[in-house]
Amino acid sequence: MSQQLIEKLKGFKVIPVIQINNVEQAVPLAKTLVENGLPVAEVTFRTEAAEDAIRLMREAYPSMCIGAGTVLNAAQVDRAKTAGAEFIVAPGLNPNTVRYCQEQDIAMVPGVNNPSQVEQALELGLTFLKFFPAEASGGINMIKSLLAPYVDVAFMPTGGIGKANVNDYLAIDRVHCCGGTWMVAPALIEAGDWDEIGRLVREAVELVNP
Ligand SMILES: O=C(O)C(=O)C[C@H](O)[C@H](O)COP(=O)(O)O
Repeated sequence: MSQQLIEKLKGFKVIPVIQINNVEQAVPLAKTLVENGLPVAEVTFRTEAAEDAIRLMREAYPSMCIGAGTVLNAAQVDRAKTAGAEFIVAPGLNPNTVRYCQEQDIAMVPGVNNPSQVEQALELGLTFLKFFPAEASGGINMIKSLLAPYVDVAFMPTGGIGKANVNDYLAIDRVHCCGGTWMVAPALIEAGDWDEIGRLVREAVELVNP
């Protein structure tokens, strides 16, 4: 991942992890994020709407930082890149998918949660990694333990992060940003509750930028 993109993600500090079920929710959600100070999204390929959602968000907000999450194979990499994603995120580390992203010259942030996976990632030339599932894998203590020996590694913790603990993670050196769904819960998106999402986004931005 380019240092420029890493710096961009660091600047946001919080990356909304989004599950979109209906493509018509994409642009209103992007509008809500942009207008409330968080022009970034990781749109997960957990749903069939993800590809078109990324495309519509990119068309409506060309400068928004949009990534694709839950990308598990080369075909999904192609679909995400074609739709306009500028980075790829995965729950785990699949060397084949990582190598394919490198061949396609698109940034890839695989998920890891133990030393062997970190060393696999280093072997693949990656140093910016998703720590997932963060809380279930030992949380703050685990991520500090992983950062100690691997002095070139930085993390984006995701999984069980919310208002109560996000700043605990961000306080750790080499934790660049955190992923989370708390401000973009699928139920709120499904309900089209853009006011509540906007409030939660503003609250999150203020929380991590005291
Ligand atoms: O689907 C993926 O690729 C994932 O990595 C899973 C999501 O990032 C986590 O489920 C977010 O966890 P919460 O913020 O606790 O809801």
